[in-house]
Amino acid sequence: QYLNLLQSNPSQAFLQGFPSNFQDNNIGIFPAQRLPVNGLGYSKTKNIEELASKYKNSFSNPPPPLGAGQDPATQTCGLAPAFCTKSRYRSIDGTCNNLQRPTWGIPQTPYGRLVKFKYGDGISSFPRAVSGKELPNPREISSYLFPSKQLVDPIWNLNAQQWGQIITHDMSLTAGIAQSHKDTVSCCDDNGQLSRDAASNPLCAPIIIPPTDAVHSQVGTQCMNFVRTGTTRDRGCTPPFAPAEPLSTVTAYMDASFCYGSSDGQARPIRSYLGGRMRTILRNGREWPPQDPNVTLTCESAQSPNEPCYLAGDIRVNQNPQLTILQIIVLREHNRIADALSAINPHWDDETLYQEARRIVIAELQHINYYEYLPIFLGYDNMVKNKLIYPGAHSYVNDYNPNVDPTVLDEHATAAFRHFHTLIRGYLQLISENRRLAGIVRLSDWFNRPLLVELENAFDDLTRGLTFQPQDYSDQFWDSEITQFLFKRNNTFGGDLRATDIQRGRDHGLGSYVATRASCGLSVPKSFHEMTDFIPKQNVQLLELIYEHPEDVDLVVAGSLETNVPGAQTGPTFLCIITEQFYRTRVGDRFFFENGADPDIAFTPSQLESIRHGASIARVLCDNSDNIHHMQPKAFQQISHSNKPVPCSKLPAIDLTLWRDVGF
Ligand code: HEM
Ligand SMILES: [Ca+2]
Repeated sequence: QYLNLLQSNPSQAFLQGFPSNFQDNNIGIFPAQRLPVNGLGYSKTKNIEELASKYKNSFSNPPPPLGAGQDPATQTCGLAPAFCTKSRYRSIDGTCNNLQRPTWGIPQTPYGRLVKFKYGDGISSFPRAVSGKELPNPREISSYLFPSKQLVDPIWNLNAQQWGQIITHDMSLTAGIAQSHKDTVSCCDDNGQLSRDAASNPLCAPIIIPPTDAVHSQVGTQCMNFVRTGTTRDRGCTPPFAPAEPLSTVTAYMDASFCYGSSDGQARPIRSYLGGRMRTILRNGREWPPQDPNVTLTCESAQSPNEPCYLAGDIRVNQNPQLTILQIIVLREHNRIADALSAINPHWDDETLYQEARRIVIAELQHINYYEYLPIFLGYDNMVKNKLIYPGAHSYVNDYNPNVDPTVLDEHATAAFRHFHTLIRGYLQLISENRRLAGIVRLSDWFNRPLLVELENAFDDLTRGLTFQPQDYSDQFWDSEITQFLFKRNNTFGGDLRATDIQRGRDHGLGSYVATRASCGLSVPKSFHEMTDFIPKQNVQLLELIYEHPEDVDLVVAGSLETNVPGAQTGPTFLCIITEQFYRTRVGDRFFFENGADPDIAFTPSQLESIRHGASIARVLCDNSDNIHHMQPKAFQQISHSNKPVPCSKLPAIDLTLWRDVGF
């Protein structure tokens, strides 16, 4: 059925037969009490005043939501709060995670960096070649070095790729850039022609299409839009001659901010304030995220303002269908846990239930990220050696270090982790419960149009597709859906994510490839020839054709060309950066789930054991999809003889009864 529909006009065909009314008249916010949790007992009520006096802030009535633009976090230059009060729970914006440096890791602060800025003028202009000329054209680099060729991964599935984007969205977001829908600044118009702003607006750095471009010369595209990241300088937070520091606008901590928001202004409208739940809309008997009030801006590909267009903790939620699925899975996981906790501890109020459920969800994600996801890409042994994980640990791992800054490194967010754009597949499979192909969708038909996930069975079929379909191999070949058709909207062609990554690296003044290798303690090539020690020769030859000097070579580019380290999915330079990042993300987080140093914050030893035993990506997918009854235990790995789907009920689960009246 999907195939038939899709082979005609996907967008139109899918609309047919779909309930025309997406408006809120059948919307309900579930009161938690109405959702029984089977098999969980009720405990004695603890004295509420006693709890209230201990956790004063948790029990106040919720203040009304802040209106748009009133969010105090947005324009502060990352100013420190006057003082930190100790709390059992993380703040929404990450303030006071580090009690001595309360602004570490909070939104609206600069990315961290390993290597000093490489701006042309030392302040903010694009870097130039050693010779003083412009650096080579990013679109040309993309076309020559990152062409489209499909080599798929033999082991890991698309869920591994997609989960990486969830982790990314938890950790950073360039200020001022939409990253999904159209930017408000147009340096290059919808027809791919330079706009008037291109020359006059200092935020404009459109990517120029070379006249020889194999694809775009057919349709006369001159440029691709590119808007510079907002910096400390734009906000008036930098002294006159200091380099402009690009800002990130979400919490750097691994705290599920993509689900809960990175500021109170984002967090409030998506909470229900009932039973600790997040706000949801009930359609066809299932819970979906609330509707974004501004459909035409946020979901620009929607063909009617009544189509689903979601509001979540992160503005990128609607960017692509598989991302949206994982956002919904995590949202439902929060509500599932809040309901269970509410049944176990009926005396807990909304705030306690919300915070306790949030705390468990974050722990689950941290466990999945560190013990299931990251070893695939960073290598298990590498992670153990560098103290990113402690397999077999039976108690707390007290490695919090208040001197470690968890801020996301620019080299990580703008170069190294973007390498995994290479894993993206352009066509997504929809897979039925008996693991047969039920349909295929083309990625570029469904950017910013989450309608797809609510179509009949699509939520489950796409979720199974994630766990069934191989991810693309981690190599220099990129899918044309993201190098020729990114956010194409109604045009024949669209943007180029690889060219954008390269341009973004220059926009942020990232240090060169060579300088970054030096900072990682790796050998520093003095000639192109010396690069052949770690980059295949044919690629070094192309680099030499494109760039004038080894020191001109962009980190984004050469980092992605290095031969993968055995056991890992990147070369040594990116592996160094990503390993350093996730060390900081762990050790710089006072609330990291394995930390037991502060008994007011820590899970009990048995809760921690239960999280370690029961938190898996397989179980989270099972528990929060609609009708998925079987899943392979290793759900980032393709189905195989040693990883066959089993009934969901056979997968380990967290025992939430361990939260009965404990933790206080
Ligand atoms: C279909 C999937 C994806 C699409 C369409 C996509 C698209 C994008 C876009 C448009 C940007 C912003 C580009 C810019 O203007 O600078 C971006 C940024 C980024 N992407 Fe992806 N991406 C996808 C998946 C992934 C995956 C799987 C990873 C990693 C595992 C990843 C890592 C990143 C990172 C680290 C950034 C920078 C975040 C920031 O600091 O703002 N993305 N991506
Ligand atoms: Ca975060």
